[in-house]
Amino acid sequence: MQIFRAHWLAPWFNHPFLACELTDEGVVLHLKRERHALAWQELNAPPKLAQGRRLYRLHLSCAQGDIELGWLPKTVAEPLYEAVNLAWYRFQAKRILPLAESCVSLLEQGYLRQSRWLKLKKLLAKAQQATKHQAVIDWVSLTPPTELSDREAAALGLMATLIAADDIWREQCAEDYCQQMLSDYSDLFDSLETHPLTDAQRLACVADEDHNLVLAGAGCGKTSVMMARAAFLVASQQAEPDELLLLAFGNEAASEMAARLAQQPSTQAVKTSTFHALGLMILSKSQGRTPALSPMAQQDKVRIQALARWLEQLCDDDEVYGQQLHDWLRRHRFQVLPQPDYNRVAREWAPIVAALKLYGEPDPNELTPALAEQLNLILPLLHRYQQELADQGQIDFDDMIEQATDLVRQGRFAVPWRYILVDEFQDISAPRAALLQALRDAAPELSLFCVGDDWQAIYRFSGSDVSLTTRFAEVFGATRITKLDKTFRFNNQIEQVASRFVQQNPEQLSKTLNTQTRTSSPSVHVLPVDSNSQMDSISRLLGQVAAEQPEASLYILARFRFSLPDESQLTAWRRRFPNLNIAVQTLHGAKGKEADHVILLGLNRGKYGFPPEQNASALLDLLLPVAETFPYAEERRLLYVGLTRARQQVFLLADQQIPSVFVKELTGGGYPGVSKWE
Ligand SMILES: Nc1ncnc2c1ncn2[C@@H]1O[C@H](COP(=O)(O)OP(=O)(O)OP(=O)(O)O)[C@@H](O)[C@H]1O
Repeated sequence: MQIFRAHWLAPWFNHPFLACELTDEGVVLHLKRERHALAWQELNAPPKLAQGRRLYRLHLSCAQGDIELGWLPKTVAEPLYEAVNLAWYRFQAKRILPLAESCVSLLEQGYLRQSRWLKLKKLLAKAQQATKHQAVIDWVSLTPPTELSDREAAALGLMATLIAADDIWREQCAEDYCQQMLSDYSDLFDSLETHPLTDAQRLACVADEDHNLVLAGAGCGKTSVMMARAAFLVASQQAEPDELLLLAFGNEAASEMAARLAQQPSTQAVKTSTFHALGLMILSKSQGRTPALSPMAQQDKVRIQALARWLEQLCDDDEVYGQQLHDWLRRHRFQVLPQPDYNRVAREWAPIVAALKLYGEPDPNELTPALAEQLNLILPLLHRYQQELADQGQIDFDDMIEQATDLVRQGRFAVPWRYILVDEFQDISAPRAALLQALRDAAPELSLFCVGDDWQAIYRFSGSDVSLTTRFAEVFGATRITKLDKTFRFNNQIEQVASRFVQQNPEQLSKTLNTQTRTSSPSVHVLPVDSNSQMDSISRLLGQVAAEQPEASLYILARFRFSLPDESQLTAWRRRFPNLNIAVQTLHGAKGKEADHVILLGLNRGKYGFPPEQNASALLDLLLPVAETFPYAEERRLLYVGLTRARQQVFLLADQQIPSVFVKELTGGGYPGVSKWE
């Protein structure tokens, strides 16, 4: 063991320090009457060398205070300083190596998500805590000696960087990751779809925060992005195909996604599901048996029939109830039939029964006497409905989602996914969002990717809550929002009209959409019709389209199914214009679809106009979460959906005697892209 001695005159001047030696554990100081061992962990900084007039002093900074080793000749001071310095750095490097390795493996996981960042900070905080024998070290201002090995130097360097790192550093790391992925997988994004993906679409695919929200307008390629993200995650080996789950709301959308995934060998094994099928699967797996689903849940018709039957029974069994129902219908629905049209009432009240079950009774102070009366008539239906489920040992979809959420929360379902991708997120309801949150909490590495467009939220009446999209980060936590701002479906004329129209409601998130196709001629046309000759007007219009574009596709859309042309009318048109591709659909059913031209029927005033002027849903409005104050907010979004289904032209058919408020607004001068069709 090498001994470093102070100047021989030191004792004569009563200086206590005589010599020092270095061991693996630290420094041993030889003092006049004793020896004092100082462990490396007691030193909270590397040594400092100070020069006096002729001799040197070495300062050791300890948790208990500073120690000075004085009276050192230059020939002793310099090698002593270097030896202590190197040994101290080696000790610290060795000490933090396991921690540095844990940090590296967190960083190597990919995108530096908020959850990974917090884990990293937690690890570092632990390393920085002072303990009884361990001093707090200022890692950032260290200058490690060149004699350290690369590994030692890297560990110390990483420590200094991470301790100084702030949110800007984290964002830069996330950005670097994205840039790397965009460059490594550019071929994939070029070739995956029939068209190369745009820069914004690519970025949406690679960004990988704990929660990711892709906001886009209609026709911006949200479906393409869902497909490409799935392919990217598999190609970059961040997930096996069976660790991905793609969720949709309807069976049709889920099957379409499955069909598109099947086109790529790498994504063939990726699972798609509806929320309902997911709930069923969770219940079956965690309880070991398939729950019995009520036919009332599976078919609207069966539910309405049951509600109508119970209404009739209630009237038969309870004279007072029968009288009250009769009075209420006479006053509020002008029904003068000898007995109520139970089916019609059941159809109107079915969503209220569902909302009462989901959200409970409203605050009585908010009810007008008429609504309180209506509520009293509907509550017995809810009780019958619940009783029927209990008697049959069955559940409905709301029960299923709620029970599935509970099972996940209780840890009774092993979540097999690392990525869940949700389509049409704007349609989500609070219970489904709760299920997603439960899945995320049960699988800490799970990342959510939600694609949606708040402008297309049209299912509020059935419990969807668009504020789960507009306040996404507040609800879910750390979020990266990517915006897709280029639409490939419709031209600039349709875009201008549709975007302006939907943004009249200040509650909608503001967005700017660019269009791939541009034209200078107006593409949204209002076609005034007579109430008796609407079908003739459509025939004429089809003739005009067929003359200009014989193989065009056309969507005939309406607010209500009963306003659509019937099958025989459709068959006649198809015969007359065999090359046109004509389809009919309700506006709700047309979501996600596209055609060259759209013919939108029934933009009239009235109970069944567009917007429908009856307020059949006043009670439902009170029950649903988050009231909307802008008039006809949801109907406005529904018209936006209709306008944006068209690639080239939209024709709005309005009864010229009673045009709807929407038509009046569109033709009132504020929309240069709207023309009158002669
Ligand atoms: N990068 C692209 N280049 C060219 N065409 C594209 C691109 N991305 C998507 N498209 C096309 O744009 C059209 C709309 O795409 P998609 O249906 O995915 O949009 P969307 O955002 O889901 O629309 P919506 O919300 O209205 O249903 C499709 O015909 C699709 O092939």
